[in-house]
Amino acid sequence: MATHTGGLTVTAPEAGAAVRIEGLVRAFGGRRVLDGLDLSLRAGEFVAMLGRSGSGKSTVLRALAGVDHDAGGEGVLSAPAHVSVVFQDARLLPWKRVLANVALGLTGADAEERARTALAEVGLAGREDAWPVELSGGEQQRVSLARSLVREPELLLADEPFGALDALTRTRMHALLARLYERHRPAVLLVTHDVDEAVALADRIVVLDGGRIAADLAVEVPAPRRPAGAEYAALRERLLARLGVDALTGREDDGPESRYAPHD
Ligand SMILES: Nc1ncnc2c1ncn2[C@@H]1O[C@H](COP(=O)(O)OP(=O)(O)OP(=O)(O)O)[C@@H](O)[C@H]1O
Repeated sequence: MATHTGGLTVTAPEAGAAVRIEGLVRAFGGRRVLDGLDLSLRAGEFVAMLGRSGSGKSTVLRALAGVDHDAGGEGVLSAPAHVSVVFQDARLLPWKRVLANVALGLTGADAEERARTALAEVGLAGREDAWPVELSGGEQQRVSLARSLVREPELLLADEPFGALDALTRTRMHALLARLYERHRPAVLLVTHDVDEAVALADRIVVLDGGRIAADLAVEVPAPRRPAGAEYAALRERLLARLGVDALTGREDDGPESRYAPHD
């Protein structure tokens, strides 16, 4: 990571840790979207981040990906050297075949073999020579996951990776991500709007509001975490309440914008 504004200390994480953020500040046009944010992830921990639209979730991911050099503050920002990012759209290069997309930038004599293995892991063996345009949205997202995981990241940042998929495909992708996570064990920070997706996949769920982590809850719902049972319902209700959404009506309260303290 290169220069950051202010007195932010950018370091590598300590042993056993994947992410350490303390006092992170990010302002746009004088408005502090992140206002002294603290967040830590242990190595191999799966954390989902919920928060309303505009609360700054993608801004946190950009700071961790090392692409936002204007993130600042007086605290600490630690992320591992090997970080992969998956977005809502697969962002494949349309002029390269599927295998070449996964192998892109890999070095070593076994690069192509590793890319093939990764494609097989996401259920796309046999589609190596297809063009991205020939794949469905879900398949493209599988390629995107393969491209991320073949790099064996210590941290996987996922920004609503399944948000554009239909419900059935999304459920299948949850199972796939859970399997890949078990096998590769990166730390994962998954941004989602979907409370059920967060509960299904994560060990811990944090809620971003007012520029900080407003709630930090361990998921202690027994597997398989289907939307049934008292523990599931209780956790879901707590999360929706933190998001300012009425669990029964789906109605939102006045919104976090009204709770932002203006900063100059
Ligand atoms: N480059 C930028 N310039 C100006 N404002 C920005 C920029 N990037 C983000 N913002 C603002 O910061 C706020 C947080 O944006 P961010 O994309 O992090 O929110 P989010 O929680 O990921 O939202 P969503 O859930 O809708 O994707 C928004 O109000 C957004 O308009």
